[in-house]
Amino acid sequence: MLEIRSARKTFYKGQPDEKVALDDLSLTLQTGEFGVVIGSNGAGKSTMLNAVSGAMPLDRGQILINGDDVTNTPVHKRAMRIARVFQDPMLGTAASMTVAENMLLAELRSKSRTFARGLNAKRLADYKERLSILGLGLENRLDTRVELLSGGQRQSLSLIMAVGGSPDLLLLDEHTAALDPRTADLVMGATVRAVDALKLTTLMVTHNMQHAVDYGHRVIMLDAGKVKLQIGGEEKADVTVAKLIDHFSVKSDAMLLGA
Ligand SMILES: Nc1ncnc2c1ncn2[C@@H]1O[C@H](COP(=O)(O)OP(=O)(O)OP(=O)(O)O)[C@@H](O)[C@H]1O
Repeated sequence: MLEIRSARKTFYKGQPDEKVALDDLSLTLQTGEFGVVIGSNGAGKSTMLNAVSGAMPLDRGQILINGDDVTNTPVHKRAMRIARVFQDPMLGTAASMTVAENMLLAELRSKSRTFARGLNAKRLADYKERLSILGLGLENRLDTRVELLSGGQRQSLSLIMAVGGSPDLLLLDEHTAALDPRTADLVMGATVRAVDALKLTTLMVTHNMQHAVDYGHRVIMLDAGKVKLQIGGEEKADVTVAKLIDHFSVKSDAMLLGA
């Protein structure tokens, strides 16, 4: 379970270009829930993820994971409980190493240093099983160097590597944004299979309104550093892209045009 309580973050405080990125934002995500965060540019989505991961300290407010207050826990310690996948498919994997070697790297990162290293039959069987969750055939490509994989396969591998340590929370930071539409759909399919199979509590930021409609239990719209709208339960089943777009603030566009 994730709780964000009255999170406040101001950039350039006291200066003419002061910007309130998080305006006493509160949000709760239940254990096993898949929340999809949308909102216009500058709404505060990345700042919120950075605050949750610990990459950015809050001015005030609290972050709780499964009831533990982690507000003052440094990012590297929080990383043991939080997995994060970024936009760039090249970031999460080592290109010149094989799929199996990448899985081993991820495993060693999430376990103690004294843990036996080396690829062995038990490990390879475990990697095969976990990669098969993605439904992309990566379990048959354990000896393939990652640089030979497609962007979608590589991003899906990043995802399964990130969640190997059974994190309390998975943060997906526009993880399909750099992919072409077909590949983005493929990665979303793999994501949902992994989230369901591993019962992950997930917060995904996306600009893809169709993905917000099609996936997740709840859509959370941010605007000006606050939660503007939440659509979950049965209501989520009826939501459409057009309805979501209707809720977007027009103020920022008007301001940009000098209106
Ligand atoms: N490191 C920073 N320094 C100064 N201002 C920042 C910083 N990070 C974010 N901001 C400002 O805070 C506000 C919220 O930005 P944020 O990146 O969280 O929005 P976002 O919803 O993720 O936008 P986008 O969809 O464009 O990624 C914006 O006005 C942005 O310019």
